[in-house]
Amino acid sequence: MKELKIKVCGLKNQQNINEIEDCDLDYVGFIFYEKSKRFVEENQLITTSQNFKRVGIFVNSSIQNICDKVIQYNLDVVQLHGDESPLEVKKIRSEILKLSLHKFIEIWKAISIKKESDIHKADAYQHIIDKFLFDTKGKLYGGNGQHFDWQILDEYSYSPPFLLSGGISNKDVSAIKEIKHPKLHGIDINSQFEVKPGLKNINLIKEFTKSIKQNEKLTI
Ligand SMILES: O=C(O)c1ccccc1N[C@@H]1O[C@H](COP(=O)(O)O)[C@@H](O)[C@H]1O
Repeated sequence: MKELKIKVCGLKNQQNINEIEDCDLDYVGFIFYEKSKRFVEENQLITTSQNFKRVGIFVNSSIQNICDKVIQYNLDVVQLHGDESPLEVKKIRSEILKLSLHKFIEIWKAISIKKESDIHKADAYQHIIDKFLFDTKGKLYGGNGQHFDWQILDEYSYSPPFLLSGGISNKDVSAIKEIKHPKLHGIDINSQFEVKPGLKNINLIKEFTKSIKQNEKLTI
């Protein structure tokens, strides 16, 4: 079984970002959506360790804003968490490619899940994105703090790998380990690891990464 990647989403405070440096993480996510409580203010300087891939989260944003943030924050991944159509996703990809950066920028599409058929919304994006992120459909575009029925993941049969998100906490570790889907790439954590929106509880994150990753290393 390959090692599950872990992404912490919604960081916005540099001191808090410095504190997560020694957590066993793979991705850190910054939210560029003004209506989020975790919104990264304009021109906020954010530095992270080279070990983490940097993910920018966008909700129905302009292509210009996405390209600006890719450059300004040296993003590795663009996560589209709104109602972006396949056509818009293609345009975003093409404009990012025009930036001629020295690295490939992945595009992830978030899909909101409530019922079984929602997983098939992935169909229209499967050939134009690099990964999916399955989140719970709720009142907000993201950060609702709720699970969906993970059995729905059994219906996923497309080729891109996916991340699982939506209200995940330390209580979910054993249930996560029960998921045997070959396309499960990683776990995205957010509101259940916070002191307040945008401020992460480092000890809770360490507990999570340790329990997800250490046991895996022992079983390889
Ligand atoms: O967290 C937010 O405020 C947010 C706002 C708009 C789009 C995405 C957002 N966060 C994403 O939502 C998932 C699930 O969060 P939670 O665990 O339910 O709190 C999170 O991992 C982010 O990718």
